[in-house]
Amino acid sequence: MPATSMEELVSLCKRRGFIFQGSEIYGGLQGFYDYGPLGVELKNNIKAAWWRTNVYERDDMEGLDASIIMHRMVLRHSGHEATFSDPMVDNKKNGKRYRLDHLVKDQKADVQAKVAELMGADPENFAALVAALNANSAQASQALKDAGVRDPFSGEVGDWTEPRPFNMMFKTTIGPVADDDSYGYLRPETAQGIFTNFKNVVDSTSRRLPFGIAQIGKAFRNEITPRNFIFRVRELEQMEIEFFCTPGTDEEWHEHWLEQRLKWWEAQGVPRSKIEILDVPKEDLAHYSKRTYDLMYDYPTLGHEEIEGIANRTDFDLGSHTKAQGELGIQARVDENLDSVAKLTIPHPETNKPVVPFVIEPSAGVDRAMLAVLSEAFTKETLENGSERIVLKLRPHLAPIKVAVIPLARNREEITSVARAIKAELQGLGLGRVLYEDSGNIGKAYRRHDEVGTPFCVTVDFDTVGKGEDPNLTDTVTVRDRDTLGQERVKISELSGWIRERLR
Ligand SMILES: Nc1ncnc2c1ncn2[C@@H]1O[C@H](COP(=O)(O)OP(=O)(O)OP(=O)(O)O)[C@@H](O)[C@H]1O
Repeated sequence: MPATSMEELVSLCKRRGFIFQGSEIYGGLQGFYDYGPLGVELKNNIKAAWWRTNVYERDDMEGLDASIIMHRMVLRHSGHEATFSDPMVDNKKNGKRYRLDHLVKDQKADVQAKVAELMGADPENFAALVAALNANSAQASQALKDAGVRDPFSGEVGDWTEPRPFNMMFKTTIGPVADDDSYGYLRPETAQGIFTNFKNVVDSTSRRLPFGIAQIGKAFRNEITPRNFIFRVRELEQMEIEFFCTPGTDEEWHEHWLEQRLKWWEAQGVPRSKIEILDVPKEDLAHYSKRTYDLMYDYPTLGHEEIEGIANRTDFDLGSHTKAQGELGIQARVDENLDSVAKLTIPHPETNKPVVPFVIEPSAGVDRAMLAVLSEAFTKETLENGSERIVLKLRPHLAPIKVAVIPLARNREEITSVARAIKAELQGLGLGRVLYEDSGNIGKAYRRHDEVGTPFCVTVDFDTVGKGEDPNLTDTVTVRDRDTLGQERVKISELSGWIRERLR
């Protein structure tokens, strides 16, 4: 059974070294997390699985790793300077600041209903209520106060300001002179690096439509209220594809990608039955989107929240970043661009005339993926002897440690030397991390490896080295299976093949 509460996951992650609070020894920095020894392995394995499926196993994809700090013109013409903002309100009593929709969502149902009534909005349609609050800021401030909206920090009814937009991009100065023009932004999504490199990739690979560019990397959003562990952070990582296709084929590709992405989540142990597909209502679509499917995973404690967005971005992005906009028959409504020096077109596959392609974008968060994968793998079992064990039933390709090799006696050279040789051999298979584990007694080692999801523990004992009771067991080891708890005696000479077959 998956995790039932976020607390269980937070506690496991800290206890076993998956995730730590960022800058913890100085009191922590809200919205920033550090990935520990096992967290970095799990994260790398998730990213590798995504890259394998979306780049290596397809013939219509290229990879990219663009820089994080971008020219301000990129984020101006992408629309982020003007629109990448969330409405916020302050409580004048204590100066606390909240994202408007989060504040209202966290209120009791009767308070929420009262806000809706005062705004003349439908209480059943949360998005419409938030839109009404945004559109009428003076009335909104009064409604929040009159409805008795409480400050989550103080628990008291707040003295709320009017909602106003807060741009979530991190700005930074570039170079030694901090004048008005020497600034750039930390990218709020990896996508823009793909659009600005479109021509470079096309020219250097000779790609024709349809094809995609995939990228995994950090993105930064100065979230007003970062919360729920790694679900909403200010420094995040994204796995994004921009799939370029001929206008008119976009809707078909959108469906294709929805299906592909659901399949991929399933292969990571996140079943379809736990993901709701939200066909985002027109009024909630981002400025660039014609249609978006949000994949809403059922997170413990949080309920259904977005794990991935799959958007039809039309020709908005390339149309916004291209020069000579007037000549290209761009369909999206774009602002004039007199700064770009590149024409972002590709030959139409049928007419050969230059066309600005449409874009389908599957965009998944690595941190949210990690939380979902951990949540699904988390299992509490009661064993036959009545004791409880926690086990992470991660898919083997995601497990941070693939095999732990345990010498039964850590100061008997004849045992440790065999264990070390086995570790070296298994490590050489290139399956991922193999750990030489001599940190404690065997029972504790098994418990620890259950909790971190190690699929197999290999134990080297006295029988292995011909000093046990059964001479038939010489040159064999015990392999313990994480999920079944079964133990099997395997010949050392056959161990690599045995492990490789099961971890493939
Ligand atoms: N602050 C964040 N922390 C962690 N992951 C995030 C964050 N913002 C976005 N993501 C991830 O990046 C993906 C694509 O970003 P997108 O802009 O579509 O998110 P969003 O719609 O702004 O998310 P939300 O509505 O939850 O703020 C999301 O599906 C999510 O997995």
